[in-house]
Amino acid sequence: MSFSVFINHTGSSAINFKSLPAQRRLTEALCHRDYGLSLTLPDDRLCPPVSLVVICFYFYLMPDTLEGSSAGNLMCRLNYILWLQDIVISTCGSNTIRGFDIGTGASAIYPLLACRLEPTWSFIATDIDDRSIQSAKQNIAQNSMEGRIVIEHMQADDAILQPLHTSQMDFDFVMCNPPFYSSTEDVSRSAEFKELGPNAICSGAEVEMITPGGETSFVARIFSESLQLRTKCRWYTSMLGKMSSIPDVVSLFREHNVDNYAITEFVQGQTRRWAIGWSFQDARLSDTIARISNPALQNIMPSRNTLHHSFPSARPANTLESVLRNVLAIVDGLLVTSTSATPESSSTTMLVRAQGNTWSRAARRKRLPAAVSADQEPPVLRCSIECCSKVDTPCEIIFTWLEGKDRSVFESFTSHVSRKVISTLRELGDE
Ligand SMILES: C[S@@+](CC[C@H](N)C(=O)[O-])C[C@H]1O[C@@H](n2cnc3c(N)ncnc32)[C@H](O)[C@@H]1O
Repeated sequence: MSFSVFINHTGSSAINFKSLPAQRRLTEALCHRDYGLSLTLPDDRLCPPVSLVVICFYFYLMPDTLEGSSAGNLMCRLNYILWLQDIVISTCGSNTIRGFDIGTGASAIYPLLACRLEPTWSFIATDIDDRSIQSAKQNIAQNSMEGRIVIEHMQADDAILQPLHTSQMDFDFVMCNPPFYSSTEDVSRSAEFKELGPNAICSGAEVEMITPGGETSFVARIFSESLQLRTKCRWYTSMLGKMSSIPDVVSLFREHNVDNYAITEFVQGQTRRWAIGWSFQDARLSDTIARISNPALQNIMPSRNTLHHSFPSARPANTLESVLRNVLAIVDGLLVTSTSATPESSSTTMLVRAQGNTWSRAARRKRLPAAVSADQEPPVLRCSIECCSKVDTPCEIIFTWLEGKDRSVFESFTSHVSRKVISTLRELGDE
């Protein structure tokens, strides 16, 4: 890429970031250096916005030199893959992971990066653009990934999730970086266009940036197809380029009673993106994966899956823990499958599984049998329970919902156990 490097007024070597070929060559070089990927990025298609990150990185941190770039240069793309890794680790039992990248583009950057990082992942990747398909296939071949990434050529009016409809196999996740805009006017109104100038954003083809109705309509199509496919895929996700699109998508979830969803934010330099995910399965995500603290989005965040019940008068966690164990032991049909302790943190985690709700007042009135049968039936509730005591803070029990269809079952369980713990502590004269 030597042709893109020039000597600036201070006498140091620098890159001309206004040159699109220079951005492409730099992206190719960084992908090669940091991820061992050999990419060829065509001049008439979008360059994965590693360039935006690199521009920020070099302008603000190392304006004069190309030396010393960190391994994090593909952050914009990498952040999405890291979020998916977290989802996969916490909700997928198997090692062999199947992903589906909608609109993979000329680089096929997501499946290539993900397969490089995760040796047991494989992908189906689609696009509707001949030129991108051709280039994506070349990039996949250049990296000898043909056995793990299969490209399917779609038409604009095909079902977006067509490969899921036809595949015999189930998928672990769907991912997508959709065209964000609804028209060329929408592109020119965008903050990024204004900030970076027309060259930075208009280097790609219309098909990459514009879709009827913009990203909200695109994701709404994916959502509506997912309503038919449901558990054929564990997690449906998409990136969003505009924060204002998130409430529209969440209102679709609410309309269709989909409460198992997640919102996250990727911030890299001046570039900000969001991703949203939803699932029809019972595995629940931790709040650190499913929620963000952005104040503008609090009223549309999914409900918390971690609930803290604190016990005002401080006491050692081991007292609380032994009371908790006794309480759990007398709840019909509970299986406390494992416990683990971390010596340095003085906290203990218990994993609890309930095949039926035996603790609610209604269940106790009806004296429902404790259905502790085998693992074949999905549990009504799986959660982890941790007792915590820290200096100067009240002891607390932290319940984390791991699996279940019905939030009210989780919440009634946490209330029941907490009430019983309080009454036992009172009997012991401890509360
Ligand atoms: C913003 S680009 C993303 C490209 C690439 N995934 C990336 O992140 O660099 C959107 C891509 O979606 C493709 N696309 C648009 N409509 C599509 C559809 N109905 N099905 C599949 N791909 C589509 C476009 O051709 C384009 O390659």
